[in-house]
Amino acid sequence: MIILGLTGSIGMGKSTTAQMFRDEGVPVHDSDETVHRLYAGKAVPLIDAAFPGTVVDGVVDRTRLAAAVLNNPPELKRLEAIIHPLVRAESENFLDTHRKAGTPVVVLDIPLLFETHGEDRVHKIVVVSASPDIQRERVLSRPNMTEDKFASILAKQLPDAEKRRRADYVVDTGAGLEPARAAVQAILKDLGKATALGTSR
Ligand SMILES: CC(C)(COP(=O)(O)OP(=O)(O)OC[C@H]1O[C@@H](n2cnc3c(N)ncnc32)[C@H](O)[C@@H]1O)[C@@H](O)C(=O)NCCC(=O)NCCS
Ligand SMILES: Nc1ncnc2c1ncn2[C@@H]1O[C@H](COP(=O)(O)OP(=O)(O)OP(=O)(O)O)[C@@H](O)[C@H]1O
Repeated sequence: MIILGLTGSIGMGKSTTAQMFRDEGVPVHDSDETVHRLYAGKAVPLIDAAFPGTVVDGVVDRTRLAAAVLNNPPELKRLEAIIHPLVRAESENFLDTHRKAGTPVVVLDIPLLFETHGEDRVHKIVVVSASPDIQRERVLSRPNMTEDKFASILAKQLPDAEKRRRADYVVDTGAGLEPARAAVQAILKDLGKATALGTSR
């Protein structure tokens, strides 16, 4: 089974590109979505104990949690130490299920793939990218997003240029949906060739 790591900085188009892999029949495990699910389930008592006041009506309030951690590196580290192992365990389950099912290619959508040294968990890395202007416009148009929050998240991420340098494939999401879809299809075609040559681990 070929494990593709899909990553990219905030607002670069990971979720949109992940959906394009799904459209091609490739199962995707989404780390952000897993975090959000954990915040309504398994992680609630842990977050409630570690960050009092961030759980509202039995669910983690992400705006409150962001306010507690985003400008406070030790607090963010503490949060990551709780959340990342839970996300990791869920993604390992996903991989086991697909190995057993004989699925040929899967995608792990991991925003912090490089930052958490996840390179060794995947065979090939796809980086989604767009110009800084497009990224900024996309991110600032989201509800609950501010200049400060954007700057704070960006500062915690490996720069886009470095991500591109380390990528096996880059999907440019700045030119529209169809070119990005064509790039996804080209990657899968290329991987098909790699498998035929026996180069997958
Ligand atoms: C800080 C939180 C509460 C903000 O929630 P919010 O709903 O506003 O944003 P969301 O979760 O959709 O994340 C949006 C984007 O922010 C970036 N981001 C999120 N967490 C981090 C982080 N720890 N370091 C750097 N960038 C991050 C990613 O690009 C992500 O795609 C939330 O992101 C969180 O709990 N982060 C800690 C867990 C984590 O590290 N998640 C990242 C992937 S496992
Ligand atoms: N190929 C594309 N062409 C045009 N617009 C795109 C493309 N890819 C993504 N977008 C747009 O960019 C915005 C951000 O995309 P998306 O939510 O997929 O980013 P993301 O990388 O998952 O973000 P985050 O890291 O913050 O979770 C969305 O409004 C989406 O419609």
